[in-house]
Amino acid sequence: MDLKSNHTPILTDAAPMTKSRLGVHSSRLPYSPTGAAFPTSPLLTIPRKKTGILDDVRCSSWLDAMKSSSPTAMKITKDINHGFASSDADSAYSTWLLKYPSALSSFEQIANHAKGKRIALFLDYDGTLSPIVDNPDCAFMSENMRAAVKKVAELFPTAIISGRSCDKVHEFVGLTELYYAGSHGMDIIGPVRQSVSDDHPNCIRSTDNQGKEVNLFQPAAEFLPMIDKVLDSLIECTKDIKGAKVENNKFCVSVHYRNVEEKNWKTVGQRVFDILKDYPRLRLTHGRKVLEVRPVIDWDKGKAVTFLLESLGLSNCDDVVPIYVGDDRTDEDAFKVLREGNKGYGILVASAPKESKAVYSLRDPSEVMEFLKTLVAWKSGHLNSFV
Ligand SMILES: O=P(O)(O)OC[C@H]1O[C@H](O[C@H]2O[C@H](CO)[C@@H](O)[C@H](O)[C@H]2O)[C@H](O)[C@@H](O)[C@@H]1O
Repeated sequence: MDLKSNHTPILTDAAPMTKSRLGVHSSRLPYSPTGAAFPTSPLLTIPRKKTGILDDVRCSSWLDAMKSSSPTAMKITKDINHGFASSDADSAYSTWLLKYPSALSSFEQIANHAKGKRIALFLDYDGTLSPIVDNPDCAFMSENMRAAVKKVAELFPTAIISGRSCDKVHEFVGLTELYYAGSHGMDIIGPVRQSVSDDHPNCIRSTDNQGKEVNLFQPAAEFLPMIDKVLDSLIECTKDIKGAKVENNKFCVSVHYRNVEEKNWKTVGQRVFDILKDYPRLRLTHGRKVLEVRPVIDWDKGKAVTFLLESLGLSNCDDVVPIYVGDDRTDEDAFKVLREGNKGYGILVASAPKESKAVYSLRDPSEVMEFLKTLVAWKSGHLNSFV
């Protein structure tokens, strides 16, 4: 990976002195308070000037997107409205499985391909390791899942790549055996690797809570002051909408509408949309009943996977099989990288059919746990038929 490419912003000055949970002083993180000139991304979607009708059209397309952001819920609603029997949904899922076979039923195939090779594992958090719940602050993973992740991370290099802040996801997972990438990959705590850290101004050497040397990579560091400002505005502008919740994910902000009455979703979308008109360097994406505000930089979970493989010394190796497990739209960037590089597998976690760049599927976090346990058993030689 070319870490000097134009796609990655070059950052300079030191950040204010604060200490994160991971024991890393943000004063050691490079960032520029004034901000450098950035290329305008083709992903920018917010109209910058009020244009009346055009604004309304764009906003209502966001409303459609907000309504369709929870495929499972939509499917159930549709089934009820049309009086479909649940067996119809089951048969649609079974048909979909032909295109995205279960990673559990296809484990032998995966194992055969990975035989004699090195697996690197990438896991999303929400909806993958923990079930989706109404309160984002309570998305805890089970003790059994934690044990499964711990075991798998002892056998394979493993990283969690989440939209949450690094601190938050680290707090939820609570394991030291793996690497973390928060803010959709814009805050990476990865392994120390000379070639990466020496080459890149956004990458600095630090130590984590356990005193282990790590590399911090924060390609959007200069956006911190802007993100803090927009966070305040979003909290302020949504405070009268019952159920709306704004979450600080450090380099991104999530505006949750899961607990907002559907008739008020438009208001949520409109308010966020209006605030973002003043921030041409921020863009809006959406996840599962959440609008996500993030910097316009060419960086996503796919780039984070590439970066971590490089940091682990596992890129451009024919004997490496990266596996990425995730449930969200943002995970598609990682699936795409694996699919297009013709390396490894994306595994989509979904209980209802949806299009994806993944190769395999798993139904829910409990199947993810089963898959992790199967990987461990296989690697430990306890799956006799596959060794
Ligand atoms: O990349 P991820 O680890 O999947 O994080 C994506 C977002 O996940 C969280 O929101 C989602 O899960 C919540 C808890 O189950 C749920 O209440 C919410 O509706 C979902 O959108 C997290 O709160 C967001 O900040 C992440 O961006």
